[in-house]
Amino acid sequence: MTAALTINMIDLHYGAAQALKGISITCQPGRITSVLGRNGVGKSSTLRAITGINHISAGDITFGDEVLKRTPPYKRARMGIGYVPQGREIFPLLTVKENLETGYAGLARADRNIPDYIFELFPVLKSMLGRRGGDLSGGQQQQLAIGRALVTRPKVLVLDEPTEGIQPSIIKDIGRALQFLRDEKGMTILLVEQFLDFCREIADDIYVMDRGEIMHSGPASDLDLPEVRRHLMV
Ligand SMILES: Nc1ncnc2c1ncn2[C@@H]1O[C@H](COP(=O)(O)OP(=O)(O)OP(=O)(O)O)[C@@H](O)[C@H]1O
Repeated sequence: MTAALTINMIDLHYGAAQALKGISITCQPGRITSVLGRNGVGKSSTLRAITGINHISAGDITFGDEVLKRTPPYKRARMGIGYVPQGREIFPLLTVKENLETGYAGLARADRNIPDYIFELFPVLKSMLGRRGGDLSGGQQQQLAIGRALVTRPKVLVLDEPTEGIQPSIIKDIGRALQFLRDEKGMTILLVEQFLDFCREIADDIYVMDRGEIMHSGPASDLDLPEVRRHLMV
């Protein structure tokens, strides 16, 4: 089976500093792949390489059968890469509805609607449609950021630390939502996290990153926990 997304031996530099060193990750279709690592190891840089925000200096990224050379971020979004950035980046002065509608930009006119299942996953968004994004709690903003990415009809959803600073009950809701997207919508999910227990609960495949390199990878059911914990310790 063709992988949904393949990251093959990528390097990424910020000036002279090398943030990623030969990273390879394969996201199989309809599975949740998780990249675990502590602060500053290169997780966000990996996602920004996938979304096209940062350029890679070696290697390649393939989406389905298509190599993403210098494809700009808006084209990658149109192709089906949905992105939930770290810190959520919702628009504080726009309403919840307007935030969701920003996802329409890359869609054909006929598809410019908010699928009902988004409100079934996150009912709070429906009840707060007219409220400003900036008035929502951190957890509600995270649900809004996921909802906005889903409006773009992604084939692959990439999320950067969606549990960061979020209360446990909403972390559970987000976990259930990601499992629903995988199991009922067949979505491919790439989840970057520091929170090992969350990943063990919902991920199928796990990669562990340390200082710009992949140190460990395999099925979530077969993790060498002491080794993984060692890489997650500061
Ligand atoms: N725009 C930038 N310019 C220069 N260096 C950067 C930039 N962004 C990240 N870095 C550096 O690249 C390395 C990897 O950062 P990155 O944000 O990808 O890590 P991370 O694992 O996502 O960490 P965090 O959880 O803190 O976001 C770090 O050393 C960081 O300081």
